[in-house]
Amino acid sequence: MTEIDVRGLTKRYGPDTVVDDLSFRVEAGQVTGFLGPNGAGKSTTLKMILGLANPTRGSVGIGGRRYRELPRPLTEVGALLDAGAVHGSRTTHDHLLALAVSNGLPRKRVGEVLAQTGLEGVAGKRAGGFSLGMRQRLGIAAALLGDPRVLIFDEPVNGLDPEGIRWIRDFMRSLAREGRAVLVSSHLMSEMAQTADHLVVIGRGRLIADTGMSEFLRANGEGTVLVRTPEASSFALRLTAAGGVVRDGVENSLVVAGLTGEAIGKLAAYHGVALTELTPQRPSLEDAFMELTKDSIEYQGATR
Ligand SMILES: Nc1ncnc2c1ncn2[C@@H]1O[C@H](COP(=O)(O)OP(=O)(O)OP(=O)(O)O)[C@@H](O)[C@H]1O
Repeated sequence: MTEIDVRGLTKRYGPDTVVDDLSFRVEAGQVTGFLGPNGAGKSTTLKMILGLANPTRGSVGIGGRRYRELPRPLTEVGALLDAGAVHGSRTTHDHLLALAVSNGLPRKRVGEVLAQTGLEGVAGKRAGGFSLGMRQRLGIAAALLGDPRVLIFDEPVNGLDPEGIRWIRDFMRSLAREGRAVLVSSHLMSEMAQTADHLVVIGRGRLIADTGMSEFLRANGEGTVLVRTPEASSFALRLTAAGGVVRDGVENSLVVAGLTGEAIGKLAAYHGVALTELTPQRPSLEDAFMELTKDSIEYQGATR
């Protein structure tokens, strides 16, 4: 079931089009990874989904309605955008209680979300002294207060330690298992590979890929094989005849796609060709992502 329906979404800031005719859907019962390099327009898109920024064009439906038409938004969609934005002076419990009361949600939800996010032990503590990981949990507790069917997380693992990352990852998966639609943004492919069922990739505000995670892994996880032989040019013809796609690699090597190392080894043995190297090469998912988005990186070579 489609929970978020983004159609032709466009956002201009002055002369800059930061989100450009973007359309995709987020389904229930899945974690959808929203992936793109820094500055691709992810946060702007999430803000438009949540009614925090006005689209220049296009529309977003949440369960068939616009955010602003939702009578009780927190019961439909919960979001974690900026975990830093928590009042430091209130206790964890009071922060959540204030949110619940001002949104007409039952008080008992406070205890429930504290338990769900493992924060019962710090219910009486002020959030001001919390680590980033604890503030993330508090942000997630707040997002869950209305027991929404849709959850949106903007770069939730940024800056977290490995334990915090694992917790958030498992938690998102468990929310999807409960049948909720989970949309999570990231600029790290490796992070998504472990969390998402579906991938929406954008670059410079435009849709680059909208695909199942396993499809993406199948298409991009299959590597090439590096082959070295003194008879490179004649063996290249045999490889091509056997269905391989061959290109020249560095230092007289051949880079072969479409054939396994085993098949190449057998082919060489059959034709009595001596191989001096036969190395399967698996591109990392990060490489696949870089390849996919390389035309849309704003500042080539800039490290962030
Ligand atoms: N209020 C604004 N006014 C002008 N430009 C903006 C505004 N908000 C965002 N932008 C620009 O829009 C582009 C997309 O920003 P956005 O934050 O949506 O990207 P992102 O994919 O979330 O990247 P990051 O991970 O770096 O936050 C950037 O070039 C940014 O400078």
